[in-house]
Amino acid sequence: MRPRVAVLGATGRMGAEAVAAVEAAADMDLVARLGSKDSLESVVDAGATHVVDLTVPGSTEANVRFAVEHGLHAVVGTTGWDESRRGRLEDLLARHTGVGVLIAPNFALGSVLATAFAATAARYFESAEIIELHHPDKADAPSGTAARTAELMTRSRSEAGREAMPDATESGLDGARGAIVGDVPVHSVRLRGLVAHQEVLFGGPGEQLTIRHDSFDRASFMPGVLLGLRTVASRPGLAYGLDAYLDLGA
Ligand SMILES: NC(=O)C1=CN([C@@H]2O[C@H](COP(=O)(O)OP(=O)(O)OC[C@H]3O[C@@H](n4cnc5c(N)ncnc54)[C@H](O)[C@@H]3O)[C@@H](O)[C@H]2O)C=CC1
Ligand SMILES: O=C(O)C1=N[C@H](C(=O)O)C[C@H](O)C1
Repeated sequence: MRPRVAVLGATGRMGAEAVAAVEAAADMDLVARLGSKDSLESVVDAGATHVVDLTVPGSTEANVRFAVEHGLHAVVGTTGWDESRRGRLEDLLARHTGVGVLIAPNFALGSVLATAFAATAARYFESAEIIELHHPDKADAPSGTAARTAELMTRSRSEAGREAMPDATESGLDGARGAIVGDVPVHSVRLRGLVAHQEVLFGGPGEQLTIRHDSFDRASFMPGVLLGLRTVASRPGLAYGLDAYLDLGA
């Protein structure tokens, strides 16, 4: 099926980039671009088969629900899809068989790989912490990518039977040790000039491993958005993470 794509959040930083990427792709058509004041009904009126959601955490769930209820496949980059939201979406998708939704915390291939490498490394090191660094216009912290990375690292640590990380801190200022996601401390930096960056630090006796990914430009996310659009209709149900559409080996 040749995707007929509606971009939600089309005037935002990511949405504008996605509009250009879809327009430049020879195998799909851009049929609607929506801002925050536009009615979702216009997506149906435009004959869309796919939506791309790049909006805000406060609206993404309602947008995706609308898409699924109207039989439209959805590729979602917006943050805020915690476990309870994903659970509600899976219940909805069970009633709309044939509809596919991809929620991708990060569309950049390098970031997806870095997260997979971090999940593997987490089995082998006593200590692990995440530093995510973004532009200061970002509305949420920690980043969706860091939350997903911490979730996978926590799972790996638990499967490997790792004990709590060593940390003798007894006193100090609130927040000094970051936000704890699963069992991984996450530190969020917001700095003018940055786009999207993440470092995962692993420590063991006498050694350190650092896994770092940098998106210097939002162009880095577009191959993943297009891959999602080309694949989602053939994968009914919910896929969480672009890795679901990639063959990352073991
Ligand atoms: N998965 C990924 O690879 C990436 C995800 N993101 C995430 O995507 C989201 C958007 O990021 P940015 O583009 O930087 O933000 P942004 O603030 O530049 O754009 C969001 C846009 O959505 C619009 N909007 C809000 N509610 C809407 C609605 N109901 N319908 C249509 N439009 C609506 C806003 O007016 C704004 O123009 C964030 O959650 C961000 O974390 C950002 C970069 C990469
Ligand atoms: O807001 C951003 O810019 C980004 N958001 C996503 C996140 O929260 O992980 C993906 C990427 O880091 C850029």
